[in-house]
Amino acid sequence: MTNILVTGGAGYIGSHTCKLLKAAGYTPVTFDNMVYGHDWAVKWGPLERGDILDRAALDAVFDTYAPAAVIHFAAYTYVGESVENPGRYYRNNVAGTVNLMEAMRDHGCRSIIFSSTCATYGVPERMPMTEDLPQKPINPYGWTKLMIEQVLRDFETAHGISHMALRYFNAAGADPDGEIGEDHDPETHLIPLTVQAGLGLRGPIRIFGDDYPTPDGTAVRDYIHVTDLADAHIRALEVLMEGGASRMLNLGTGHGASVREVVDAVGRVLGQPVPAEMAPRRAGDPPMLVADATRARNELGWVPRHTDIDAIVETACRWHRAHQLG
Ligand SMILES: NC(=O)c1ccc[n+]([C@@H]2O[C@H](COP(=O)([O-])OP(=O)(O)OC[C@H]3O[C@@H](n4cnc5c(N)ncnc54)[C@H](O)[C@@H]3O)[C@@H](O)[C@H]2O)c1
Ligand SMILES: O=c1ccn([C@@H]2O[C@H](COP(=O)(O)OP(=O)(O)O[C@H]3O[C@H](CO)[C@H](O)[C@H](O)[C@H]3O)[C@@H](O)[C@H]2O)c(=O)[nH]1
Repeated sequence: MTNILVTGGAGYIGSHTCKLLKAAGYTPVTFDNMVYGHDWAVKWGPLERGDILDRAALDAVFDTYAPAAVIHFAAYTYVGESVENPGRYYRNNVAGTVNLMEAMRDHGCRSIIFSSTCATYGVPERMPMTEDLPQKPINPYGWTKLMIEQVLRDFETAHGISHMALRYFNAAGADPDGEIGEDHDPETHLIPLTVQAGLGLRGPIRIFGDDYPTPDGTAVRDYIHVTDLADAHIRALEVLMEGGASRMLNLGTGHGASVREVVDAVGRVLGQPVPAEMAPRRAGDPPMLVADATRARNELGWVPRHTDIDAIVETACRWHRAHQLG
């Protein structure tokens, strides 16, 4: 079977992608420093503990597995922390990726799928958001991802490594079979925090701001199911490995849900209202981020299947019930 190197494969989106890689006939080789990853999430291929900043560890994994391509999830992802400690983010995300790409160059690996983000756009000028909007990040986390997009272009020019930079909107939900799910520590994301509040695992969910210029005053995001994201990665991988051109693609549903709508959806799924309280805006949060993912649909033949917020939230609730109460 063809080996695919999955950096960050023990994390949330990486582990869901490993499951689909295996189902598609590949062997996902997870390379993760386990700072935020989980052993239990690595079920569909070998786990190699290592850091993308460690060139010798990368060389060893390329020598052992000769991967046909790399799917690169490994990164630090806390926006707030990136403002307070930017060095940790530029070193890990940017320098780590340069290290990884030099290892790819030296081992003849010519395809990479990269986790980019809607955070590279900053506060967008238009909605829904197409790929050609100006990219003006408003925090160091977003800057690291934008810099990496440039690194990808330069490595293609110099070394012929082709890429797909997938700009995810808000990853959400859990494996519909309940085998894996989202378990960040600390958790900052709205859906898991709301589910935990609804299950009595923490206090009321704090709604950050109700004075945004949106229909109900709370911020709007495009929640894309993690299995739909994983599916896009398999498609992007196959397009690249068949010689397709490098691309930067948005991945979202094209539908926005407000914070209040998410809290209400969790209440409906759990069968009781979630305790919630108002709180000030969180610094650096744009009012609205909704994808125009037409390009991904056309280029990858990708159609997100979980578009209803209740259906997305249901998979998350099921996972948290089983994983955190069970
Ligand atoms: N979750 C989202 O909504 C979202 C949105 C846009 C983009 N992204 C991007 O998608 C990717 C995956 O996000 P996630 O939510 O699954 O995060 P995650 O923290 O669950 O997974 C990241 C994994 O990378 C590993 N890692 C970090 N630094 C590493 C290093 N130096 N060497 C080896 N392993 C390392 C961590 O241990 C972790 O297992 C990230 O690159 C993130 O920036 C996520
Ligand atoms: O306790 C909470 C947590 C979040 N929110 C709100 O819920 C929305 C979604 O917040 P998340 O933290 O779940 O997600 P973000 O939109 O901030 O972040 C996501 O998208 C970013 C791009 O903007 C990055 O890519 C990041 O990695 C990814 O998690 C925001 O309006 C936020 O203010 C609350 O009201 N209360």
